[in-house]
Amino acid sequence: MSPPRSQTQTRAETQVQTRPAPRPLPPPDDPRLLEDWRRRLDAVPEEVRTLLAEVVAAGGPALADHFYGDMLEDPRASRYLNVDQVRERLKPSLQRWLAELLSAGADGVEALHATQEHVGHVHARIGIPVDLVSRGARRLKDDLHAGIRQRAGSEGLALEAILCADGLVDIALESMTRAYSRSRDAAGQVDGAFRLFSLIQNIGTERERQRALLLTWENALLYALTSDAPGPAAPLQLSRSEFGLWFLHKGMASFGDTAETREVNLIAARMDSTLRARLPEATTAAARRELLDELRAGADAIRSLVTMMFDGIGDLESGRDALTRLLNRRFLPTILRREIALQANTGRQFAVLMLDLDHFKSINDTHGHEAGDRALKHVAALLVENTRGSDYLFRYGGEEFVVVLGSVSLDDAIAIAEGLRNAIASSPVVLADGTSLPLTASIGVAVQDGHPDYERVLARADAAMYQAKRGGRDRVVVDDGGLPDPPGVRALRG
Ligand SMILES: Nc1nc2c(ncn2[C@@H]2O[C@H](COP(=O)(O)OP(=O)(O)OP(=O)(O)O)[C@@H](O)[C@H]2O)c(=O)[nH]1
Repeated sequence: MSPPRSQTQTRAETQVQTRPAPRPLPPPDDPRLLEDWRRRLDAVPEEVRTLLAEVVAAGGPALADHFYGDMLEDPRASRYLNVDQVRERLKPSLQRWLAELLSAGADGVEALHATQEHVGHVHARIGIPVDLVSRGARRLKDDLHAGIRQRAGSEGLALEAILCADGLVDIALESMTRAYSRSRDAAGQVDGAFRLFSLIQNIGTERERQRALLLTWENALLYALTSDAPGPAAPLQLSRSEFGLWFLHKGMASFGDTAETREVNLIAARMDSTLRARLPEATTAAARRELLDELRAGADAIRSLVTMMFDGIGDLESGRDALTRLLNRRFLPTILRREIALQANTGRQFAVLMLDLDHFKSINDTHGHEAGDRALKHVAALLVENTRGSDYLFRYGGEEFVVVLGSVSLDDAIAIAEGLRNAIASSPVVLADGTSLPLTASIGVAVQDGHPDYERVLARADAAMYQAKRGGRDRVVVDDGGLPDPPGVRALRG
């Protein structure tokens, strides 16, 4: 069992694969933002600071009402916000944030920046449209202006306070947007990798198919160039062949713009122009033979490059864990985001199972690492056998797995989790020497509760799994998010 998600663990702390720490996002690359922020806070005159604090203290609740009232009117926001959450958590936290933003000293910049970064990452995970956030900021500034005008004794002070408040809100927004963009870019890259992975699901078969299509083109060329009347060049061009079309429409989309894809395009274009230029002049068998040899050399080069490209994506990074062949955990955010959107659009609920093998260390210690590997493969096969084709199975860490069950009720999710627990407990792994080793697993279940952040449903499943461990292992525990137990569930709880 790896440490709970609230604790951090680095790869360096462990020799074999355990739950890897999330890849850290790069630090802010523009120190000018922090300097500017400090300078602005330093420059706020004491009189203005006091005025802004009064405006927020007196007008804060109305300001928060206005901000969220406006937000909730946008139908897109209903996906991210609900009335209770706004009343209980978001309004008070908006007021606190505003008070801190407008009253901090220059030494508070790092903390403010960290908050904005956090909010930016959360917004990105949730997928909040940026225009909703900027509109909120505009409303906030309008209300601040009104409050300032009302309380400031003079026009001059009001103007100064408005300029300060605007600058501070803008810079906070900038810091948040930077974090938002970085998160979205990183997620976009993984989504892209997943698309590639889905596109070329069966890499081995696709590679052989494309090699065969290239050969078909070569044979057609051979046939044409060894005949007495080869006909026009155009139909013989590689770009017109089935391989050429595949490469243009799917290969390029799958492999992306790399040195290899560029090289393939270059060679193919050169081959086609050679064919067009030389075929009409190749009136003798010898000339056509020479042309054929040149074109086949080009095809050989393309074949090697395409093989290399397929091999390049055939490794673990393409999406599957090398040992268990289950999905790599880096695609988990992509899948969870998609399931959250599906639930928002169709009402179909999904669930996450966090499954951790019990006392796995003792298998390695007693029977060796190979026996441990065999047990992991065995469990992965049981997971495949005992879930539906529409479910997603991830190797999450060393001896931890995550199952994402789409379109399930809480009862379905519990039944599937119980089925998995039972399958593992009743199917010992048989080692190379014939020894039969019993295995058990602790499983945490969480059904998505409508919260837009996928980290939350994962953390809930994780917490339930820890409860299953604490409760004695070999059991299923449900995180109900505080909901009353459906009939029959309590019996499963740890
Ligand atoms: N053979 C093998 N072992 C692994 C792999 N990844 C992680 N492990 C081992 O899994 C074990 C996990 O041990 P712990 O985290 O202490 O948990 P545990 O022994 O399963 O105990 P509980 O989870 O508390 O029931 C460690 O011994 C790791 O070395 C792997 O890929 N292959």
